[in-house]
Amino acid sequence: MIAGTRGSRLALVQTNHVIEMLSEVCKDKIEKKIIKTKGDRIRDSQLYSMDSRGLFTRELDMAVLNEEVDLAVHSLKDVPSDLDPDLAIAAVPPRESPAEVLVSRLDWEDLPPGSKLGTSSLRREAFCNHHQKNFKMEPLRGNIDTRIRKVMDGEVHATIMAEAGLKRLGLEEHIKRRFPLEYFTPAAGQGALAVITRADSELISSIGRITHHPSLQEVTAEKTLLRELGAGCQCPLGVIGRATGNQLTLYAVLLTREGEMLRKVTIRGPLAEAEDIGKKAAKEMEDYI
Ligand SMILES: NCc1[nH]cc(CCC(=O)O)c1CC(=O)O
Repeated sequence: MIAGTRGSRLALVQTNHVIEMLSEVCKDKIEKKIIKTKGDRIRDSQLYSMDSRGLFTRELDMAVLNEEVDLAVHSLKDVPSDLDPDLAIAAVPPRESPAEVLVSRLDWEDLPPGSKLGTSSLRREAFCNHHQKNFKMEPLRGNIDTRIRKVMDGEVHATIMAEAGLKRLGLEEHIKRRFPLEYFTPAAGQGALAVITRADSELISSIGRITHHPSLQEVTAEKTLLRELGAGCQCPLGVIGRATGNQLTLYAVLLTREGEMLRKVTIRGPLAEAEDIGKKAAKEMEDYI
């Protein structure tokens, strides 16, 4: 079996983690193959909403489709909600923290208006505006280590990142503060991984054994909401599903880029009906786009 991966430190850590989990359920030896993607090469442009178009994932997916590799490990939030029908999410392992964190020398309350916030995410920009921070937004690209370095070097005063990425890289020391999920709501799928195979792969059932079902249901509800809102949704959307026992609570916030709240919904239901919960949330939000 060959696992395709991007070459970034985060991608390699994530792939190694999945290979380790898979080695406990499959007997095949798994090798790694590094694939360069467009998202790794374009370092200057803004990234707004490009995640949904598979900037980081397409070339790796192509390598899966043309049988160059058998599987690929992606951050689930980078996987387009309308995945190529010839591909399948074979597994969703236990989710890491979905939370957003502040990386900064100064704490959140101490960052004055006009501080430079490095981000290429419309959602993060919108949440800062929603909390009336009056930051000056600066595009910030590059891998996680690079972004942290730019904060430490003073190129920008602060940035907002996924806690999951920092934890996986052992960079928790740079976390100034973790935001509550309702205060700074993450992107669909944040903190989760997806193992992608060809839709007709014989490996699907064995790979599927590393799936953590509550994590799968959480991200299913989140990604369903995103998919249902569809291309018409250019607005920043924060969404988080949380499983507790047999229940799933889906919370979603739609903002304008300027931080105005368009709509906020909470839908609760049985964990097994994650897709329905996502669809219900979409129904309640779609008129506000
Ligand atoms: N958009 C890039 C991206 N894709 C996945 C992660 C972090 C890990 C995760 O969310 O699972 C990041 C970096 C970030 O947003 O800070």
